[in-house]
Amino acid sequence: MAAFVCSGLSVTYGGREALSDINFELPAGAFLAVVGENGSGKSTLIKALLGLIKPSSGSIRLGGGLKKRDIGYLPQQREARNDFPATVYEIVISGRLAHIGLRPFYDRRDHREAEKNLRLAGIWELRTRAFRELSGGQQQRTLLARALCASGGLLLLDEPATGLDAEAAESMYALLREINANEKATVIMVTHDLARVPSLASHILELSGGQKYFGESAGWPSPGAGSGANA
Ligand SMILES: Nc1ncnc2c1ncn2[C@@H]1O[C@H](COP(=O)(O)OP(=O)(O)OP(=O)(O)O)[C@@H](O)[C@H]1O
Repeated sequence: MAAFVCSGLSVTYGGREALSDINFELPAGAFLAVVGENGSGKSTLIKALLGLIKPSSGSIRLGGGLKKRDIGYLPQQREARNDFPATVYEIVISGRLAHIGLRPFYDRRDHREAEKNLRLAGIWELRTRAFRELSGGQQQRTLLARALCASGGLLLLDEPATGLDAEAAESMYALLREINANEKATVIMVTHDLARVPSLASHILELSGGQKYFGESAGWPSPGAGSGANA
């Protein structure tokens, strides 16, 4: 079963093409790393998958009865968020907002999901702390737990280890592997960390405006060796 099917996807901004003719079918339960140089279209692809921008041509289909609201999204963090007055718990449970519909309060299931994902992300002990007091790694785990609360089995992560030191980045990757394997979540992660990609991801999509490679990570030519085109 496919989680995402992208067919002939192109996106333009003001007449300039940022993504051209992207085609891939990602199996449910896969861990996809989206790689490519700055400006190659990685964030544009994520926004298109989320439905935040409209393709100029082509289509994106979600499989397995999943809907856009089942996507948990961790946006790229460009700077530390030190002005956020909410607690860790409040931020994590806010991931449930897409699921509560017209109900004006969180119910027992929302609180259960928040607790489960706080524990999964290893931040249960931090739940009453103010988000702005946390380290970068703890803030990322909080935002990941919020994305998990929003997710019905699909996670989109835009550079989740950016700004973290080597140890915090490794522990974030280990957590993502665990979520992919144990929680049966399909993960799509934009990353510049090419050295970690082959051991982390099951599939790789390499972009350069167009599609340089899509396939299993075992078949991906290492960037040092010069990537042979394989669309
Ligand atoms: N809102 C926008 N309006 C106009 N052009 C845009 C917009 N967003 C992105 N672009 C352009 O589209 C191209 C792809 O950008 P995108 O942000 O998707 O690249 P990226 O691979 O995520 O880059 P990075 O690794 O630097 O984050 C770039 O040329 C960029 O300048």
